[in-house]
Amino acid sequence: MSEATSTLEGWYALHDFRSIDWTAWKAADDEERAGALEELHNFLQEWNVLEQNNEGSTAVYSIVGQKADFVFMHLRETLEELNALENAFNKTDFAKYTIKAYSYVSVVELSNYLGSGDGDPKANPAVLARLQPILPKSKYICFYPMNKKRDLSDNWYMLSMEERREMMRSHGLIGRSYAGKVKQIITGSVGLDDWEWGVTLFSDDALQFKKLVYEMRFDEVSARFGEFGSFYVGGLLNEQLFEEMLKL
Ligand code: VOV
Repeated sequence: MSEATSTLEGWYALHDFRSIDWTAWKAADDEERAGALEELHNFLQEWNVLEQNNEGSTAVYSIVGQKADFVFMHLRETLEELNALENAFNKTDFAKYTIKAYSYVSVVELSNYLGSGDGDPKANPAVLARLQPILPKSKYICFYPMNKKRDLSDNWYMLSMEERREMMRSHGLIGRSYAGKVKQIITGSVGLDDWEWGVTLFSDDALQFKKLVYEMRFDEVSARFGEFGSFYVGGLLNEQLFEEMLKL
């Protein structure tokens, strides 16, 4: 048996993709729409306060294309908190005008491929900041789930630790060349959702997603072992932009 990679886990993640039910939104009267917007406003405020207190983080983005209209990406300490917040949101009047499009449950993950240093890694503030990250509020987001292959000839999980480490080193080098341009948050989802990882990228230039993902396609770990799900891409929504999007 190959040696399993040890991982560190941080905050749990819920990517909650929704579409707007435009027919219902347009059929509502002004008072109903104002009430729904007020509830949305209250939730956005609550999530802001929570983030300021370092108890979690939320990012809100519109989604381009027909897969969804927007996404709430939530990070919280526990699965229970994520569950409670989605239930609370589902009970709002605003949620009545949304249709669930897709969701993804995972947990922020760091692996020890490139060394984990001495002592308790969670006592290291830099490691803790990566495990419990405040989500960037970059202009654009890109999310997709992925697996590493388990085919007979290309089985990531049958490779030795050394072989995997070597490939991850090359992966990390490509990634590092995008420092300052793309920020990645890797969330593990083995046993939690349908794929093995969620990849969430943030950038102020959407073209950098294409450049980075394309370059990685030629790197062995992605070229040989990567399997990818659907891509979701969109732009940052603050309260004002959200209201503009909903304006009739
Ligand atoms: C923005 C750039 C960027 C950078 C700097 C970066 C670096 C690193 C490092 C140093 C490490 C290993 C240690 C750790 O930190 O966990 C990883 C780990 C990982 N990555 Fe990565 N990655 C990036 C970006 C980046 C992208 C764009 C993708 C998607 C791949 C693609 O082809 O579409 C990805 C995937 C992953 C995954 C699935 C893992 C976990 C693999 C496992 O088997 O456990 N990643 N990644």
